[in-house]
Amino acid sequence: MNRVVVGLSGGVDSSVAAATLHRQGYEVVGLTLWLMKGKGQCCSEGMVDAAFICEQLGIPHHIVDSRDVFQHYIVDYLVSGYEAGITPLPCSQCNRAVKFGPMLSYAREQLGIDQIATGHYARIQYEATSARYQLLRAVDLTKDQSYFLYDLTQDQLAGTVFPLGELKKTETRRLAAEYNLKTADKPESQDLCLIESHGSMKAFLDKYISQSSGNIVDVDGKVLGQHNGIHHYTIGQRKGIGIAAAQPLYVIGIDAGRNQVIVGDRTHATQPECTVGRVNWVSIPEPTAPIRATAQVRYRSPAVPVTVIPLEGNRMKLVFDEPQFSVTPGQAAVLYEGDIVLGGGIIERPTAG
Ligand SMILES: Nc1ncnc2c1ncn2[C@@H]1O[C@H](COP(=O)(O)OP(=O)(O)OP(=O)(O)O)[C@@H](O)[C@H]1O
Repeated sequence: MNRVVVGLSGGVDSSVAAATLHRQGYEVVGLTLWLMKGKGQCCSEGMVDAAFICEQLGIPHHIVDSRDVFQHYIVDYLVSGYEAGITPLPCSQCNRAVKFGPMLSYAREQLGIDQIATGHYARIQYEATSARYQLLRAVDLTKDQSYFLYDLTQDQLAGTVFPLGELKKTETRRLAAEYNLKTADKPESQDLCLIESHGSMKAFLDKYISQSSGNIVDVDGKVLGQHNGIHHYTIGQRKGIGIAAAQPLYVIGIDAGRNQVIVGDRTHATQPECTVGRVNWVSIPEPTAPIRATAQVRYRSPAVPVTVIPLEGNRMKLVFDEPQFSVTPGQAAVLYEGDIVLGGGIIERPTAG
């Protein structure tokens, strides 16, 4: 019998993923990672709900204490990034280093099972000509999570099943009701798990980073006002700057060294190109010459046409066909060819070169 370990968060998606595989005849083992230290109400509720689902399905449930791994890869990464004046995206790193890597190792080494499944909305297919696994967008584009999965390895893709990749979210909810799962009516998580648990990113960061006021300046260095901590700002931000001006002002730079927030008009917040570091080519071998693709520079922004120029040391330059607004250091730039995720990486500061 096929055996699979399903990552259970206690939410509706992973519950349906587990129930679907169970019904298909898989021998399913539930695995919940205990992620958050301290204020982890969502985690404790999640663990209980996941346990309930396993009870309902009559399958074993394992809980692995992953709080130190989460602290290192996510909490410390976020805090040091915001202190340095960037806006880190923790989710892709969480998927690679906190979820898929450790879950696969646990499945293989502790349980002798070589496949894991999650409730992510994305698809994986094997491409025989290149002998590579490819990552694809979900069928339900409104729920597509492929943007957060670009950093997975070939080994991780080979060992993963996404049972919801072909489903619309409405179908997932319908299945949850049909299977009578306790989580069927659980509300959607709207945000990053850390934001959900702390109320806001500001509240989370204020726990770790002390307030340190400084100047808000324009592109010529003229002081326009004061801020109470650079970590409260992100490139492209318009609301909450607190400075009256004839035209809308946007955050266009954050200078951690000078403890300054730099603001300008919309044209200053628009960029013709950017460099990207820590690149992972998830579905294709690393290109040796420029390629054309579409790029998504934020989770919810549209994929726009770019020329991709590979650089030494796992880096690349993206030249946008049309200059892009709010290209934010620390966020992921993810490349697509149609539905296929080619790869992605972390947007660098403009000066990095
Ligand atoms: N703490 C955890 N332990 C194990 N697997 C997890 C955990 N958190 C998330 N996952 C897995 O990652 C998938 C995507 O997680 P995400 O946080 O994006 O939640 P989601 O899309 O709201 O899904 P769900 O409805 O299952 O919570 C989940 O469906 C689940 O399979």
